[in-house]
This record gives sequence, structure tokens and C-alpha cells, in this order.
Amino acid sequence: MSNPMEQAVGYQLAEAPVGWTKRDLLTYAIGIGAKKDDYAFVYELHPHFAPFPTYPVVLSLKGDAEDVTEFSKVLGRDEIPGLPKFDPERAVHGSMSIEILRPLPLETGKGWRMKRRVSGVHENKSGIILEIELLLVDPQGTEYAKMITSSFNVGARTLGPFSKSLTGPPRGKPVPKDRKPDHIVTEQTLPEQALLYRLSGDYNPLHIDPSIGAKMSFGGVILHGLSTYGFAARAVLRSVGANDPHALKAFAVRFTAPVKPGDTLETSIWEMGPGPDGVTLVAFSTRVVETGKVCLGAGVAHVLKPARGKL
Ligand SMILES: CCCCCCC[C@@H](O)CC(=O)SCCNC(=O)CCNC(=O)[C@H](O)C(C)(C)COP(=O)(O)OP(=O)(O)OC[C@H]1O[C@@H](n2cnc3c(N)ncnc32)[C@H](O)[C@@H]1OP(=O)(O)O
Repeated sequence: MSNPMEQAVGYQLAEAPVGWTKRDLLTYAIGIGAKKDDYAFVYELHPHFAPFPTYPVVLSLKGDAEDVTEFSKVLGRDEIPGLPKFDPERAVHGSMSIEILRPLPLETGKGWRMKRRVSGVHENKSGIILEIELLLVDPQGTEYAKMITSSFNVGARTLGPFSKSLTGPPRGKPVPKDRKPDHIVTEQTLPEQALLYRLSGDYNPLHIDPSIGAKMSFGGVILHGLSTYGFAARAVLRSVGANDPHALKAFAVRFTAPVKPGDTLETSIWEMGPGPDGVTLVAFSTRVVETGKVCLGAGVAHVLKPARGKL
């Protein structure tokens, strides 16, 4: 008998309405650690004001909500055939990738949506990993970004090992072992970083209520994976793309260890040569300085290097 999880792979989920305002863009920028002189991302009157390019990653949880949402309802809204019911208090973000297909507008209005399908399921000794492919489209159906997000449902079990993916994150090269990084960016997150990031639409209590992280053996509150993701994206964009909002074309990571709000993140960045469509392929990893643990692994970015100096 085939594994019931076969039915899940390729399953089309209902399209989800999404939307954002300039205020959402400003909120996201500070949630991922933007500083007071990152004018293009924190000041709406700046001549180069633009969405930070990884902004669409918030939309799978934010949707089109303009106010606080209830996390368990948002995460539990989809019934997927062949999969067990997952416990939202045992789910962590496993990986995230984005390919930016065209520049994002500063605000959307109505009619934007996310097309969604289950693109992969894996069961291993630690639990079940559910991968969802997301396509951000405008009211006319024009595609703006493609994302693959995975949740790692720790301790979930069915019949045993299973692995099937229909697609994968953007390709790159692994971090070289024999060469020092071309850039190292070190930044401390704020003790309040998760309080800021959650305003972008991920109200998971794991990031504010210490009792939930304690139950998951994290020893208290942990930072949203997508906040750490944004810190790393800022580091790569500044180091390789001269902080040009349009320079980042793809960005992918695996979340390999938790980060606590207040931790210091050190992102090591290697330029790996030319990739598709004139981009520079970038390999990177991020570690927590206080523990020495790598928190973002398998980091790949595609960056258009500017011909001239910084913005
Ligand atoms: C829209 C949906 C979005 C989802 C909702 C997100 C809501 C957010 O609010 C939640 C968050 O932001 S949580 C914060 C960010 N995430 C984290 O901190 C998780 C960090 N990672 C871990 O703790 C462990 O790696 C852990 C626990 C993930 C795994 O650790 P271990 O149990 O030690 O597993 P390990 O021995 O390392 O690996 C076992 C097998 O799993 C594969 N694997 C590991 N990490 C993976 C990952 N991230 N993605 C895919 N596969 C992964 C390993 O390769 C290994 O496979 P195999 O058994 O085949 O060798």
C-alpha cells in the first residue's frame, strides 16, 4: 500500500488574499533590524523608498489582515489530505526561500493573492516536514514572487520514513570549506526583536510566551525564523548588492538552530561567481555568536552586483 502522504504532495490549497501598505513595509524593516540610516527601507519620503525585497515572506501568515490575528486559527486553517493534524505548539519554521520575479509595489490594494500548493512532504526520525509553494500574484495574475516555506512538525509520526518534493529552492553552491568569507556582518538583535517582528503578522505565542518555548525545550522565547532571515538578507544585500532594493533576486535558507531575542548574529558571506541572468551566486551561513551554533544553514542568494558605488 502506498503511503497516504502521497495524496498530500501536489495538493492545491485555496488561494489566499494578501495585501500590504507602506506602513507594513516600515514595520517589517524594523522587525528585521533595519537601522536609522537605512533610509530606503525605513523612511517613506526617501526618494529611493522601496519594499525590502524579502517582504513577501510575511504574507503566508499575514494574508490581508490589517490587525492582530490568532496564530492557531491561521496555521490550522488548511485541511490537507493524507497528513495528520499538526500541533501548532510543536511546529517550527524549517526553511524559507524566495525568488523575486519583478519589483514589488509600495502598496497593493485589493485583489492580490497567493496561489498555494503542497510541494513536498518528508517524514524522518525527528518529525514531519511540510513544504508549501507560494506564488504571489496581482489582480491580473502577474507573478511577483515565488516562495517555498517548510514547517518542521517536531515529533509528528505516521508510517515511517517518506520523502517527496516537486520543486526546490533556488540553486547555489555550498559554503566553501577552504576559503575565508568575503564579508562578515555581525549585528546584535534587540531583546524586543520578536515584539517588533510579530507586528508583521506572525503572532505565534512561541515568540512572546516563555512557557511555550520551555515546553519545546528551547528554554524560553525564541525569535521568529523570518526575523533572523531578514537580518541575513540585509547583511547580504549591503555587502554584495550595495543595499540596492532591486539587487536581491533570490534568497534561501534552512533554519538549523533557534535564536533568542538579544542574540548576536554573525553572517559569513562568500561570493561564488556568476549565476543565471547576470547574478552573482552567494553562499552564506549565520551563527549565533553567544552559542557558536549555526542558525541559518544552506544559505543561497542571487544578487545583481551594481556597476557603480553605493546608493
Ligand atoms: C507557513 C508555515 C510556516 C511555518 C510556521 C512558522 C511559524 C513561526 O512563528 C515559527 C518560527 O519562526 S520557529 C523559529 C525558526 N525555526 C527554528 O528555530 C528551528 C531551528 N531548527 C531546529 O531547532 C532543528 O533543526 C529542528 C528541530 C528543526 C530539527 O532538529 P533535529 O530534530 O535535531 O533534527 P536533525 O537531526 O538536525 O535532522 C533530522 C532530519 O531532518 C532534516 N532536517 C533538519 N532540519 C531541516 C530543515 N530545516 N528542513 C528540512 N529538513 C531538515 C535533516 O536533514 C535530517 O534528515 P535525515 O534524517 O533524512 O538525515
